[in-house]
Amino acid sequence: MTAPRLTLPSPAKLNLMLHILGRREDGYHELQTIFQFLDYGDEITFAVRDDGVIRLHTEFDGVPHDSNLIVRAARQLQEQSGCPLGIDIWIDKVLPMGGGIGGGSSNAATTLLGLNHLWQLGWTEDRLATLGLTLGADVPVFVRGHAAFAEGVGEKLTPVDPEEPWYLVLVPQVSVSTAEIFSDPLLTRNTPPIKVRPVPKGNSRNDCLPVVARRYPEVCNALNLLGKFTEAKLTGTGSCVFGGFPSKAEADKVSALLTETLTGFVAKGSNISMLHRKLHSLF
Ligand SMILES: C[C@](O)(CO)[C@H](O)COP(=O)(O)OP(=O)(O)OC[C@H]1O[C@@H](n2ccc(N)nc2=O)[C@H](O)[C@@H]1O
Ligand SMILES: Nc1ncnc2c1ncn2[C@@H]1O[C@H](COP(=O)(O)OP(=O)(O)OP(=O)(O)O)[C@@H](O)[C@H]1O
Repeated sequence: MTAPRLTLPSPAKLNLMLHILGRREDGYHELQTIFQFLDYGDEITFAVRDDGVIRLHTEFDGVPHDSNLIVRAARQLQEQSGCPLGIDIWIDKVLPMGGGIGGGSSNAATTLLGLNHLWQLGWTEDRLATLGLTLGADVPVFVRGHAAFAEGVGEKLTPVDPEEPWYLVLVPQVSVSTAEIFSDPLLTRNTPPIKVRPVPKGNSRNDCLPVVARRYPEVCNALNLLGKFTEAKLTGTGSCVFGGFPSKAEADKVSALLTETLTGFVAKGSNISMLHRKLHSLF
């Protein structure tokens, strides 16, 4: 008998603003950022195995099987829960890697929530988010599934409900290493913390932008192009650049001007992740 399969979405995120407040002793940076999800992402399919083996069947360019965040998330959960079951995994990957839209972190979170369900572990979101943080600073927000104002290294989350516009996301043909941007000596690391809640309008700056734009002319070009139509912003450490539009039709109109050298996609902003919407529909 073949095992039942479960397919779950693994959405992208945007950083609507990103301030860097300082650097901790372990090298990680204290941030203030607002995360919002996109109704756009990868799809991961899971099928339970009873022999304990964890296997990702889809190959990734440049990412060995055992280093993939999907496999690392599954192994950690198996080890910490003592679950004797295994899993076969396939992914339909559409999110660019090193794009600042959280693809790897989202894949890890979808794996944690999917396996918690399929292996019937009954772990709370708190416990899954704590495990997730050991895999990446962005994993907890994907585990929680609600748009959030984030502090610390991105793990102290307060749910927020910003507007949900249509976005055009431009994908420059470069992969930006997050570690490289955070180690640049010219990075602004002393932005004063915002103490007022909700975050007042006008705080939409991304402190990584000057460093990323100087190192990657492709990102600069994308910002200049999109900036002709709407406020153009960088997400995370890039490379992706995004801007909001009041309707899908208006975002599509600008998207139609893109060429092969600079591609992009149109997606709706969402304060509830499509992963959580799908999981709720299962119960
Ligand atoms: C910049 C953001 O994309 C904003 O959403 C995230 O904070 C990055 O999250 P992420 O990709 O999950 O990052 P991680 O995989 O945890 O870290 C990658 C590298 O970025 C640097 N890093 C990351 C997050 C952070 N708050 N401070 C850092 O200095 C560290 O050098 C780390 O080795
Ligand atoms: N399942 C995965 N999907 C994407 N990248 C992965 C995955 N597993 C491991 N990686 C590694 O993680 C790196 C960062 O990938 P990711 O797509 O999360 O970057 P990002 O969009 O810049 O993320 P963030 O916004 O969290 O910084 C990749 O370059 C790749 O080497």
